[in-house]
Amino acid sequence: MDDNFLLSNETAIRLYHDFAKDMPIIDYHCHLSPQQIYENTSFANLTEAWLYGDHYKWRAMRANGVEERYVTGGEGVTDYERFEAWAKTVPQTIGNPLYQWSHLELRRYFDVYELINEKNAPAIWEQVNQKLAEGSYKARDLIKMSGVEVICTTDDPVDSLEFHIAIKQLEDFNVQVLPSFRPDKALEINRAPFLEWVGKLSAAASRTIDNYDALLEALEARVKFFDEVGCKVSDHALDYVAYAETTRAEAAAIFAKALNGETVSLEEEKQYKTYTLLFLGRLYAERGWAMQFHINAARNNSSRMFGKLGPDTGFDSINDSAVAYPLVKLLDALDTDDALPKTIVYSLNAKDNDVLGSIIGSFQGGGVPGKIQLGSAWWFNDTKNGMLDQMNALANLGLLSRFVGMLTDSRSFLSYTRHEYFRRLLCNLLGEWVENGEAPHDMKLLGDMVQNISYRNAKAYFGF
Ligand SMILES: O=C(O)[C@@H](O)[C@H](O)[C@H](O)C(=O)CO
Repeated sequence: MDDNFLLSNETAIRLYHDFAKDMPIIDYHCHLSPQQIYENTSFANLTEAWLYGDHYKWRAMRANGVEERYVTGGEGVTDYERFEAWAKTVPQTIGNPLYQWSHLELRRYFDVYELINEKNAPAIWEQVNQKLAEGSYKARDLIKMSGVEVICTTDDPVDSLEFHIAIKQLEDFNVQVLPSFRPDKALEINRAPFLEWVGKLSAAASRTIDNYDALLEALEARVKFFDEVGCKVSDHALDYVAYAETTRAEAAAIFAKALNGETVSLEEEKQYKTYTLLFLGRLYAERGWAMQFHINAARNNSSRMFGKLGPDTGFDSINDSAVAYPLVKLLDALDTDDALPKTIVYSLNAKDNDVLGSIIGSFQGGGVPGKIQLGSAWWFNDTKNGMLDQMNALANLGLLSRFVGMLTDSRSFLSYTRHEYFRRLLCNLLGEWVENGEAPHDMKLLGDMVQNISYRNAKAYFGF
């Protein structure tokens, strides 16, 4: 992992070092806490910075046979013991990007070059904790030293956005930290917290929600509020893509059943989701927001561990639902009304790359370059193969040059090295094409393409 890590030819080396490396970062989808950013959280040790929320590492530790109490913490377990358990696991992760990301993070942030393993664990722990104790590695320091220009967090419509508003007032921090409107709980009518969440929405929107019209009015009020705070992106977890022809009256009747505590069938769920999502899509289009669909995740597979640890704790997987028909119908319904917003479709299942890469070509237009995007490799695809598969699918079926590039999708302040990892792979891909005669050896043309994908496309597309 030297300066030319992942760069296998001279063109790639030049493209990365002369064009990609120093471009600012726009991280348009992540799960960082705006509160931790505002409060400028400090990390007492490497376990707090690395293991307090990163379920990628937790999964690897479990697969390596580490007892849960050393993975997510437990009675009497010290932070050093958790770090040591991770250090013992890292040598077993060769082939998984965690191996490279972990070493990159130590090098780029803490200038620590030891291999992570049981033998070096004490020295690494001491070196990093000494730096953390200096007080210049707090949350906002790590963001600034990473060259980040924009962060879009992931936020529930009922959130007060108090910390996003407060961050704008900070004088020593000119990074944009913007909310993303993530209304999954408004759509998941069959999930247990639905009615409780409707109550929270009612309070946040200062409206009584006793029918479907009131629900939609409340959602629109929250879209307006998010927009006022600078939101430019919405986000939907579509674990399966629902589409069912539905009238407003039908959706209203289904919502009324849920309000009355009656069972809503799967077909009714699809109808409710369809109408509500299309209603929201029109609002996004009106406000020039981008709409993200994160498709085909299977979440919280272990009921036992979901009960203990809750969601986003490493017990998810790739789903394999059919996406083409329902997704085309959703996009077409909005497009027919000239109400299709800028849209980014991600699937967690790489089998969908070509399907989505071809679908997006059916709805481009409006004078917006790359209006409909094939989303970057995401979650389990956030790997060398996953990133290359996504970029090749987009290049083969659409315009890689108009791609809005990488995101961290992370809960860790040290994850910005994922942008470096991506940029290296991008430069190497273009370099290989040049070496094979598939692309011209025109460093201005290719350099512009690299900088556009790394930064400029996202800045223009989202309007940051
Ligand atoms: O946005 C999502 O649904 C996922 O990114 C989810 O939050 C997951 O836990 C994750 O962080 C994957 O990187």
